[in-house]
Amino acid sequence: MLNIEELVVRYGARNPVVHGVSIDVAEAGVVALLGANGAGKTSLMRAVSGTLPLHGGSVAAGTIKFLDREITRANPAAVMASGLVQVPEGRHVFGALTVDENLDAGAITVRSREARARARRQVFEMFPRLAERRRQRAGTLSGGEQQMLAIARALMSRPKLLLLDEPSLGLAPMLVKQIGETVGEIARDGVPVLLVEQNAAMALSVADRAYVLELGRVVLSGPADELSRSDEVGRLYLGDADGDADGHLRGESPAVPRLARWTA
Ligand SMILES: Nc1ncnc2c1ncn2[C@@H]1O[C@H](COP(=O)(O)OP(=O)(O)OP(=O)(O)O)[C@@H](O)[C@H]1O
Repeated sequence: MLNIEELVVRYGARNPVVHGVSIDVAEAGVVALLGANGAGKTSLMRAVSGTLPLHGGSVAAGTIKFLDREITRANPAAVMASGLVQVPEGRHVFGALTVDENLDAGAITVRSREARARARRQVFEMFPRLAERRRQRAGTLSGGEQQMLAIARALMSRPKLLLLDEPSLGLAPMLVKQIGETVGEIARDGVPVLLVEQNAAMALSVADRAYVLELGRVVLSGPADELSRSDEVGRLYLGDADGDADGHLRGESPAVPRLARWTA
């Protein structure tokens, strides 16, 4: 349902940070986009959600289609209205508002009162902790609960495709596992997910397919179970040699020799 073809992204006049990336997301299941810091994951997500110009970036070439309609360079409101809803990195909830009010904000585009009530029942079923805290201010929730609320708020708009940008960032391993389970549940409930993650172990455990980005290029893609068995992913992402035990890459930026290994 989402087709990204030969996408090139740049900030200002600088060299591109995404170089001709092609990615397909099917109408069901979870697709994971993996990569270390600086690989270009967030830039790609910004291109899809139409928010690149807000960050001084632009699509220099290529196309993005959603449900067969071209949305390359569409503005964020138009992208969201088409049913493609993003939960950006960093748990942006309205801290001064209650859980209930945050959910109301997510449902602002849903006209029918009945549909809003149904969506709320579904998110409370999925996130019972939010139901218990519905009158609590979002700013006083724990980090994990705020991430759940950010996802729940996005689900209130009844998206056709959910983009999740690094939902596990900064969370304890138990919560990371819980987020992974939630992502699987969302997909099983009928909302496909494009999951952007540095935590490859979690992402590959829930994804059907995955793409690995290095320095703005797709260096590996395929069924998630195949990728998790591959030597390169195992070594770099799943806790052998260079990776740490949580499935994160060590270090702040991808090393060029690593790219050479991927593409050799
Ligand atoms: N607003 C910006 N202006 C200029 N360069 C940017 C901007 N945002 C990102 N970049 C650059 O684009 C490259 C890709 O960064 P991006 O944030 O897309 O990677 P990422 O894979 O999402 O990394 P992270 O996991 O750290 O968020 C980096 O070299 C980064 O410095």
